[in-house]
Amino acid sequence: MPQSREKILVAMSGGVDSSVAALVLKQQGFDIAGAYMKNWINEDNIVGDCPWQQDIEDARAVAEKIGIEFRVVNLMREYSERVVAYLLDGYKRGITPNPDVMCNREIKFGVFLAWARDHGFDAVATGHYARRVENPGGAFSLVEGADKNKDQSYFLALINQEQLRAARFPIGHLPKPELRRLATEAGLATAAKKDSQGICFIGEVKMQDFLRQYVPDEPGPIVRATDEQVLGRHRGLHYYTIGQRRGIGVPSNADFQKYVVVGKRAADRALLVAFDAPDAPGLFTSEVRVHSLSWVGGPVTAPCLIEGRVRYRDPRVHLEFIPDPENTSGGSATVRFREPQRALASGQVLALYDGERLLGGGIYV
Ligand SMILES: Nc1ncnc2c1ncn2[C@@H]1O[C@H](COP(=O)(O)OP(=O)(O)OP(=O)(O)O)[C@@H](O)[C@H]1O
Repeated sequence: MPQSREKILVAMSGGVDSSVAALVLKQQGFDIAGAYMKNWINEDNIVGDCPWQQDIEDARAVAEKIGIEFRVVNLMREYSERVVAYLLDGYKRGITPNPDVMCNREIKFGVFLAWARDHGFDAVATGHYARRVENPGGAFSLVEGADKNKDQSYFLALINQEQLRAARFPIGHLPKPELRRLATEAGLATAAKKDSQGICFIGEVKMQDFLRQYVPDEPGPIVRATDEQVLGRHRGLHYYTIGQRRGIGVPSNADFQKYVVVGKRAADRALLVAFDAPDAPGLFTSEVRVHSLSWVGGPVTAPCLIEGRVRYRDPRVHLEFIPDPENTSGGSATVRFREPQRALASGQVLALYDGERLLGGGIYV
């Protein structure tokens, strides 16, 4: 029997994962309701297709089928202040922000959780592939999802202990095919819906189309990093990220070697490119600085050998973590990778692990 009918609000996106999250909790006997967060709508003439109306209908249909109450919670203002502003500010500064990670910290387990508490709920559940495990001392660990192909612990890298305490991940132990089977058996409208892609508020809108509307073009030269030869012009550094190969706009050479972005130079707004090879200057790094460190449990305060995931879907890699003195939450560290890592973009997130257990994360300088 669940602890005295704990009240849980399920964040229902209209996708199959959060639909099954609600189904599982209901079957386990919890007192639950579902809520769709309205973060963004097409009012600002964002180009592209925003499927949010369909998503709300799908989430509502699933809630009805399961027999739970369903609400739409309007968080557009908070989202705009905490995620969109961060996103646009980052791109304007030439870095590559990570709105999905920020959305989890600031919105789902930030304002949405606060809304849930104000309305009498004890916890918020999502359809993330991650597991929450209680330790003997009463603190909680965040562990990778059982389906390694789907694991989303990376996106939770900036969650703290208090947020984790109030979080539930009811599908974290399920393999995706099993989850789809449960959805089909229960006759949920979302059982065969394809997995969503991209950033939670932009929907299907491409990042470039989005940026075009909000960040003014600032053209500059495209420069070959190896010999400073100017190869062409670009419309703005914010359209590019280190490691990018597609859409650079300069043709390959006669040997069909492709160019890759290896850096950005603020002084003359140069986009630095090189042929995509392990020795391309600036493409691979074995040492990086991270800031704004955040810890799920206690902070790592002494140099140690741990693991990290340098981007979503990459395997964990071995690294030496060397915290600055007096390192606590918000601190900085130097990270030395055992093997050089490709294309680490300023503003992106390094998730830190002890095996499957997420320790926390930091942001590349
Ligand atoms: N607009 C939203 N309203 C309510 N919950 C949301 C919303 N967007 C995302 N979530 C929650 O965050 C979780 C992870 O979001 P993500 O966008 O990665 O979706 P997903 O992994 O494709 O899951 P789903 O199949 O449930 O959409 C979702 O499972 C859901 O619980």
